[in-house]
Amino acid sequence: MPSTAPSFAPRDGFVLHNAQHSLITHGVARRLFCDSADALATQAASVLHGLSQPVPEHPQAPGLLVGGLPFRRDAACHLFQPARQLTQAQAQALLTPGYANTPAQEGLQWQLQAQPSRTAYAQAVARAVQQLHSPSSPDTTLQKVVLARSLLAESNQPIALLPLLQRLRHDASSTTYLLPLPVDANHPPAHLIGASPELLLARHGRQIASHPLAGSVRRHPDASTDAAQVQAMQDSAKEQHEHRLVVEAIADLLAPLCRHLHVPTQPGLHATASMWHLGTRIEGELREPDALDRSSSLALAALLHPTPAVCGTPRDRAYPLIDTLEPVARGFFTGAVGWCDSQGNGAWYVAIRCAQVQGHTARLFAGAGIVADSIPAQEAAETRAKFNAMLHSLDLQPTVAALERDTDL
Ligand SMILES: C=C(O[C@H]1C=CC=C(C(=O)O)[C@@H]1O)C(=O)O
Repeated sequence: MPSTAPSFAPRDGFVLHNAQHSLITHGVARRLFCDSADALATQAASVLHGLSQPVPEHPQAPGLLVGGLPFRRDAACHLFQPARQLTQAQAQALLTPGYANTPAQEGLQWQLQAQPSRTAYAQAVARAVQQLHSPSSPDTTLQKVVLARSLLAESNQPIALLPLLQRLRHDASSTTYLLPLPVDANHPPAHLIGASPELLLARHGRQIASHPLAGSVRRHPDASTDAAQVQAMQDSAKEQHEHRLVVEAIADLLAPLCRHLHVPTQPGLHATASMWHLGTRIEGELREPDALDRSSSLALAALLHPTPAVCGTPRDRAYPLIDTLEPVARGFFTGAVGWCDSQGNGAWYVAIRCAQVQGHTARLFAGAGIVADSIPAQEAAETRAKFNAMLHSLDLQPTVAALERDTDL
């Protein structure tokens, strides 16, 4: 690494890095406690006011908070004011595309287990499809639920975070992130690390934007097959329905807070290195940009989270079904990761395409939106394709390919 690279220990770091913006922080000046995303609806302003109190032991603490909202709205948020922030030049030096060809950590040997197995996941999808067909009153009819599965990868050595972050930068279409996670005493540090293609909410002054994704197909190496698959996704009533539910939910929540809200009637395409998605960029202008309680990026992210891109519609029906059908708790996977400054500006990304890394283990997660027309085997294949970003970064693809020939991954 050249001498311009700053000293940075990812163990204590927080990272959000994309083509437009780099935010890399170090250490914790102050924790900002909030019991739940629900509580943020009333507490966001007081959490943000905490930022203006000086922290004598950390004179370089920037006037912003960073952290994550867990998937469950009723679980504690993990927010903190960092001890210091790297300059843009330092942040760019650390994760510059020049390092994108970083080799994977050497000498790792892996054991892999699908939790649940591919077959069990497809069975859970089939049960969800049954629920989606069950009659109930129009207000409570389940229209969509997002079901996730995980791959538990155990290595013979502790997993290093920096090469992983640098390899995730291969995909310039996504936002690379590193979120330190709360852990019990005497446990090794844990982090959520990934490359999110999905903007939950960004706010700058009066302007806000959200870029929900839903509807997916794996990228194919053959250009004509790839184009045919993309066309099929765009033409699919099922994929369009799955997507529209997300856009409508976000637009309904943002509209009352906005003077203008632009919601395109048709989704566009969003490509990552391994997937195609239907995506809609929603843009608006806030009515009251100074009302930090309701319109800070933190309050707005907490309002939208979790969207039907990661939970379902209606949320109150989707949450319990996810609890019943998913054997592994999501924690901060499908939560939100981001930042907010004392003026309310900031950006929050949907915490997908990631792994929870702790010591020798990495738990990779992937989910898929299930609607009444979903075909279980296809949804299992979609989640398998969504693992690819993390599998590549961990250099696990050869191990997976070998295992896939004779096991149920
Ligand atoms: C839940 C995930 O993806 C979401 C984002 C984009 C497309 C999705 C879909 O087509 O189902 C999901 O809503 C995931 O990657 O784990």
